[in-house]
Amino acid sequence: MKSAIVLFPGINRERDMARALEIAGGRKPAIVWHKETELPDVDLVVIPGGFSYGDYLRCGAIAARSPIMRDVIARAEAGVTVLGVCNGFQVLTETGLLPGALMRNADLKFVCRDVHLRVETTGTRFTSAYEQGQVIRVPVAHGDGNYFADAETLKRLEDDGRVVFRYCDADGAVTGEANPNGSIGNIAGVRNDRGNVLGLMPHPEDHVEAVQGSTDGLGIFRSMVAALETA
Ligand SMILES: NC(=O)CC[C@H](N)C(=O)O
Repeated sequence: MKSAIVLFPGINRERDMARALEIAGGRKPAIVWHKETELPDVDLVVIPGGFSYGDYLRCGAIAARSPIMRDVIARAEAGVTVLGVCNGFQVLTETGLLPGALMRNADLKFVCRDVHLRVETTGTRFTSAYEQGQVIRVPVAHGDGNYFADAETLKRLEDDGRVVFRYCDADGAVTGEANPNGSIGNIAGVRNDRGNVLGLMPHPEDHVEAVQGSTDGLGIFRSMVAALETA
């Protein structure tokens, strides 16, 4: 699987992401600076987490207007797989590649801890390595993770099975207490209509090796490798 990680000033998770991609797929990703205008020929484009442009204006809003994003949008529209994690999810909503918005956490506090997620669908190129309803533990670290979509959009997302991950407790129950940021419907990750773009707030790339305390995040990377590895 050939992949590229897009890098903006203020991003800080690109190394974690590169390591996760290499562990799962055996190949180092290309790192592409945001001022570039063209991505290399890749199967996967990743926008990692961090604090692009210091979260000025709105998280991800300035990065979304970087030169490289024109090509990211073009690739996504051509069907190339795109993954956005945390700040990357915020960038994808700011470009319109994913619906909804990430607002300030409901309690107005930065949240940094492990959460549980329920895998809502295994029918995606990002989740085929998991089991339906599987509960995984991964970290979150964000101030603006409060997912919101208007009622019509939300209905479409739910009806079409586009909610890919939901915050839950250790037993898989979707409760208010298990929701770290106030996200509507406990939504932690959504995909686009076509199924080639996924955004999620938690950091699967930080739970891929035993030394990190869990390897629950590896399934996302294994799923992508299984879907995108070309002979
Ligand atoms: N870890 C991250 O990517 C954080 C995203 C963003 N800076 C926020 O605080 O919401």
